[in-house]
Amino acid sequence: MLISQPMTSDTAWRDSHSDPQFWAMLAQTLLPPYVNTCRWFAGKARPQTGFSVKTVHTLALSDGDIAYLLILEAAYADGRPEKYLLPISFLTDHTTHTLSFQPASVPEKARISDDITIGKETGMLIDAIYDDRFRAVLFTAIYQNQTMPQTDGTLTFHRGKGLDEGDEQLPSRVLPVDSSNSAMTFGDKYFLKLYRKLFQETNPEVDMVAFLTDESSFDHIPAFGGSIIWQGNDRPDITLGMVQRMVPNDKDSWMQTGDYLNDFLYAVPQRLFAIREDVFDKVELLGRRTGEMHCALYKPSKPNAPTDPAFEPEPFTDEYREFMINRLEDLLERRYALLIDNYTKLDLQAQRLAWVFMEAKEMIDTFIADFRTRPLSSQRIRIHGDYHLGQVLATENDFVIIDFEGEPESSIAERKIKHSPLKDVAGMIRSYHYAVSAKLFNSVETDELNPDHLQRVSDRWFYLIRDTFLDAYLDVFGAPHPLFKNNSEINFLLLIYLLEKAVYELGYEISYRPSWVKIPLKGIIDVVREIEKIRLSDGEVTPHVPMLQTGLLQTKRE
Ligand SMILES: Nc1ncnc2c1ncn2[C@@H]1O[C@H](COP(=O)(O)OP(=O)(O)O)[C@@H](O)[C@H]1O
Ligand SMILES: O=P(O)(O)O[C@H]1O[C@H](CO)[C@@H](O[C@H]2O[C@H](CO)[C@@H](O)[C@H](O)[C@H]2O)[C@H](O)[C@H]1O
Repeated sequence: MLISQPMTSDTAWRDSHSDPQFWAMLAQTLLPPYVNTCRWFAGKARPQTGFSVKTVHTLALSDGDIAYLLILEAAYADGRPEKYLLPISFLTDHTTHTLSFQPASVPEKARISDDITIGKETGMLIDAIYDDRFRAVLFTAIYQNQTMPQTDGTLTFHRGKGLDEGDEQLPSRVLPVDSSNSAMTFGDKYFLKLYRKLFQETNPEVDMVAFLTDESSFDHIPAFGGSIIWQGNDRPDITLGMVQRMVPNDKDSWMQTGDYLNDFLYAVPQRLFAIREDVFDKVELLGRRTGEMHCALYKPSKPNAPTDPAFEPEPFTDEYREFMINRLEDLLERRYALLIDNYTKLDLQAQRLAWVFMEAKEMIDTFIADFRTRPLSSQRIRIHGDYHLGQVLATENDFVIIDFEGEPESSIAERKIKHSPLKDVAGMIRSYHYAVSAKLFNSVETDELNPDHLQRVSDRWFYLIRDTFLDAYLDVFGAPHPLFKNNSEINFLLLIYLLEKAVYELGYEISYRPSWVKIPLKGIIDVVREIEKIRLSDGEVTPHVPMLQTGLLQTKRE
């Protein structure tokens, strides 16, 4: 089924819209090999049974040519099919002279076919994001709030508050970001993200960014510039893209933390433990900004702002508790199975940690079951949902938070569920743990060092940074606060979300970076030790489990 072969079609490009044979042929020949090379295609590791073009939208380009916006379905031997957005354009000798770029400059990864005959013309079939005529149509349509009726529904372009007057025609380019969607910039002032994997709903990122821009004064996100929506009958709107202000930045916080760790690393072989003061300042600032983001999501700070039920705080209901318990149990089940299947591929240290994790199964199960009945009066709100250092851009003196799409593995309905904001906090804490572990255990400077010594140094760095972040975060709210009832609830919830995140990461690493598996495993073991601490303080003594080494959240707020 998945074959690549030359393709010709008798139907002219501009009439291809209504030629089902053309799309069927494309889906069977050129698209499978092409899509499988695309970073945004999440189905590479699944057994595929074929692609089909489900919908074809037509977009008129400024020079009279057209581009198509395809909704492509990928089907698999097991599990549900997925839908992807693929814009395409056809560059021929006929169109070349109208282009402001040379077809030869189109990057390899954009080329679906270098040599295809459609109608009587031969040319290049490309992903249209690399065609500046296509990018211009998208931006102009957003700028002018256009609607474009299609055979199947309507494409609606919505302009947000973040677009300035006089910016309608800006030069554009594709950004070389390696991520699960596609990014373009207009005049290096606006950032347009085209979503690739589509869901039958409004993307949570648009809700979140529009809400924060329109209803709060939190300005550490790029302002909302608009969205591209596909409206249809009897189904929710589907988000195809979003514009935000472009944030001038050198790097994200993952890279910035990596730089700090490079400085730290040089002293380690000399048995010196040195963290620069400005590292603590930055971590504190990020803790504060994270707290401010959650305050804005908890309660818009603008007076007389209307209350949107999608953002209203909620208590820990039985329904939510069941959802979380099922999610954790399901994640754990799948991770145990993955570990067993891949055990022999793990290095010795990872195997040892995997054993500790598996042996702690009963304790973890009891801890999770406790979620069902433990009294909790803290509240839940909409959160970022996939919060880690890579989602925070470092500007000259501050931070800007991006990518509010939620966790890539979850459905859209799941991504819109309200959680304690401690879920985001747990995400960032895990990320600091990742940063130090990845750096210390993968550097030539520390190659020769004793692993136990390295582990102690890495733990020390992590605990200091974690507590700095957490202290600064909680200080934003003051006590008591409806989101954080008391210290014992903070402790419990943070552990639940740390466990959830580390278990999720375990699957991610086994699939993508097997040599990093020990990082989330170590994170899980740390949580297990904390759980044991709670049990000991509850009077249940289990002597064979090691005591905690850390002072996570020692009664700071009670
Ligand atoms: N508003 C912005 N301004 C500047 N760069 C941005 C902006 N938003 C995202 N980026 C850059 O694009 C990359 C991908 O964006 P992200 O929202 O994380 O996309 P994805 O959903 O594909 O992961 C980011 O890591 C960052 O480098
Ligand atoms: O692509 P996304 O940003 O949506 O997130 C996925 O990939 C992340 C890796 O790029 C992964 O994050 C994990 O690794 C990070 C370091 O590379 C680390 O900072 C994070 O803490 C850790 O979770 C993320 O889990 C995954 O959803």
